[in-house]
Amino acid sequence: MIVGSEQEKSRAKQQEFLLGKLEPTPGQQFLQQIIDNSYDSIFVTDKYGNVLLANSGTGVFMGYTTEELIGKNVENLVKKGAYDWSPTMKAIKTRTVVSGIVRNKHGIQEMATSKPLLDEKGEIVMVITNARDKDLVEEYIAALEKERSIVHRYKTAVEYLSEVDSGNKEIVAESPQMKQIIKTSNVIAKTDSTVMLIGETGTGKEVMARHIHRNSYRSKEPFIPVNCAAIPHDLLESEFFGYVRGAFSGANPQGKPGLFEIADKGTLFLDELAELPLSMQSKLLRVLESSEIKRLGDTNIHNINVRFIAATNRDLKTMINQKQFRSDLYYRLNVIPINLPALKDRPEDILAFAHKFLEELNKKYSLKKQFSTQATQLLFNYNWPGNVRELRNVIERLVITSSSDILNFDEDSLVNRKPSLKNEQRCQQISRDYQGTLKNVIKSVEEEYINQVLAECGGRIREAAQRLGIHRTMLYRKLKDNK
Ligand SMILES: Nc1ncnc2c1ncn2[C@@H]1O[C@H](COP(=O)(O)OP(=O)(O)OP(=O)(O)O)[C@@H](O)[C@H]1O
Repeated sequence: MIVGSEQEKSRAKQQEFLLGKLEPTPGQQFLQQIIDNSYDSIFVTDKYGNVLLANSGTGVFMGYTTEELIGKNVENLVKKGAYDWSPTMKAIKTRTVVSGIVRNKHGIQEMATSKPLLDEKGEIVMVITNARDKDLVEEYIAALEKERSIVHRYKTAVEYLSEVDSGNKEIVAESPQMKQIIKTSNVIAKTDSTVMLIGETGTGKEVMARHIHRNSYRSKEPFIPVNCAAIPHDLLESEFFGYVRGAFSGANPQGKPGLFEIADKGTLFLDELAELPLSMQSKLLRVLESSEIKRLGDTNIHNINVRFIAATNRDLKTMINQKQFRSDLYYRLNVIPINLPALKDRPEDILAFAHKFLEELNKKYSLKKQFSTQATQLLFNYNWPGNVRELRNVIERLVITSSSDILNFDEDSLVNRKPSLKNEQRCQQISRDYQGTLKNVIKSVEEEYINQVLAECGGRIREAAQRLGIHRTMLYRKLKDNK
């Protein structure tokens, strides 16, 4: 060995010590003590792969004592079958950090990393290798993956919920029917039974589902509302079950938890249940019965703990007779049926709602509007085919379009049917009724027309969508935007 600089001299001395030619100094003894007590296998070689230093963990793995290992060449150790390949030799050849799984003669595997240490000229001074039991590393990785998937699930739930109305609104229940429903719901809330909410559109089925969730032991977990009619049929399975990474082209590369998983430990609200196609109805039934789900492309089964609340405005019994709805799913979901009466059948609620909505709007727009006696009478007597949703929309329209503090209107204003006017009068009327940009005016007209058609169709979404010439998914979206 050509010894030049001071640095090289001290390195040579160190190697002599490591090869047992010199007595160890107290510092070197201290170093050996540290590495012997390390949980990992650690060893150091020179630039030829000769072992200079090793701890007891390395000895145990290779089947030698620590003393026997010193001076042995790692390539020879592989040839003798102590382990199957040498990351150290690869690190020497490539001059880079090399990691990989190594296996000893007993089949025990370790995750090893070899790092070459280079001097100022780029020459290898030594190679340091450490290794850890592969099962342990895999355990850590699995635990980390699990944590990641929980974080991902909550992230997806937060994203999902930020897109839907949080609906944390006070419930109006002045009528005896609604008071009784609230009482029953409070009892049901404490159980895990499946609830079926039945009622016309806009009667407050979602409001009631949220109320049940809020009063249940699941209230700190997610409430996930799903409008079954708003999901295109070809996406139903991936939306409900989720998928693993690489499940299909165009999918989120990380994979995605489905609605069942997002609602785990919480409540899944299946609105417009009747709109689920028969194929999805069977899959839903299976989940309800087994509490098990499998993401698309996954081989693993996950257990879920979800409370189901379903809602419909259609007559499911007739649908069963027409073979459009599975009777077994109906009986599985219809454990506790709650019928929400139409608004016209609970007149005490009409005025309570009207005042609540007026109060909210007065606050929002800093107004002080009140209903006239005649207006109150009209609201009370009208039959509200679109129920609470229609009442809310009508009041908002009347508040915004009226210039007086006393809201006075006739029945035509309620149904938003304007008496026919001559062109000139019509123009004056339009410029009085609408203000703002063309986009805003078009939106208001669209909203009014939708409400009118919906009212004329008795709140039946399918029929209204057909008359409007749009798909009911689109109508739902528009109604949601107008909320
Ligand atoms: N009891 C109630 N208290 C307060 N607000 C209510 C009540 N019932 C209904 N609403 C309001 O009426 C509107 C419609 O309610 P909701 O969406 O719950 O009806 P729905 O029956 O689920 O309608 P759809 O069948 O069309 O989905 C919402 O703006 C909601 O806040």
